[in-house]
Amino acid sequence: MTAPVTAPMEVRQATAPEQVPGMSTEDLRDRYLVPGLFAPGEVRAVYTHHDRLVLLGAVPADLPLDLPAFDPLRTATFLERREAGVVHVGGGAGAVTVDGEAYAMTEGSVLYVGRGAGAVRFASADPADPARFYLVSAPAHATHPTVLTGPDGGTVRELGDALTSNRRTLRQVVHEGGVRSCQLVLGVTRLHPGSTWNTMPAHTHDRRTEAYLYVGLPADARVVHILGEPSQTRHLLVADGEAVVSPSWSVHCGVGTAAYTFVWAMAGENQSFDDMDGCAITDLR
Ligand SMILES: O=C[C@H](O)[C@@H](O)CC(=O)C(=O)O
Ligand SMILES: [Zn+2]
Repeated sequence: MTAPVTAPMEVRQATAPEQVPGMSTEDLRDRYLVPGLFAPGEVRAVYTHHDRLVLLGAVPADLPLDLPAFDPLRTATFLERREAGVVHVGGGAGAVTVDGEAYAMTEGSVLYVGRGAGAVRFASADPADPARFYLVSAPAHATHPTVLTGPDGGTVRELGDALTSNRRTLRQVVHEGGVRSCQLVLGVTRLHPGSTWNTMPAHTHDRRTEAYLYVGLPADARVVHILGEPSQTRHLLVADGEAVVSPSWSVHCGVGTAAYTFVWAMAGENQSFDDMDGCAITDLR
């Protein structure tokens, strides 16, 4: 038995960079901030027309939760024409079952699920300590194998320096040199204690949309996330468990009032992680 599926999907149209300078704080938050994905006993989803990414949260509590089909996608199952990366982003242990095969997951585990998988079910080991699952999905045109990566797996890159408050460990999980996919590129970056800046110097990548999900941030802390064209930046104040959509023309970087972890995920024209257009710190406006 599973919990009844009540999963509306919020649809957001794409935006152009010229819109950003005229937006109010509320406009910016409505367009680019994705709050409220994680609610016990619920699946919540947002569809952005920027590279047709879907961001979804599932927090199974007393009963397992099934990945639903959403009406805006007009498919019988969610993954009929899509692929997904599922990241365990906090709470107790859990499992994701794909067509009858259960994958046990703890915080930091990543499950890539290939196109065409049918039944996907999320469950928590202990309903009193529910697992938080974050799913990012992109359209896919071929099937790659479903692969589980453990909390320490992937290609590890040590980045930054404590002297510039940006010492962090980046794990590339779904990428050209690791778990294969059609479009999706996904990993997890953890700030070391005392470091608070993520991607600085910042960059854009006109070939890919990216989404950052901030996790592991204390309840009374925030990340100041910077977006927009490098010459016209704006900011969002982001809380734990909230995501930000970064269109291909937008920088995406931020500084926390405390250390945190973030899941980054991209899709679009290519999968080349190092295909970035760097922005010198001194050129940001
Ligand atoms: O295009 C790649 C992305 O913005 C992230 O991978 C950056 C990141 O995780 C980091 O700086 O720590
Ligand atoms: Zn990026």
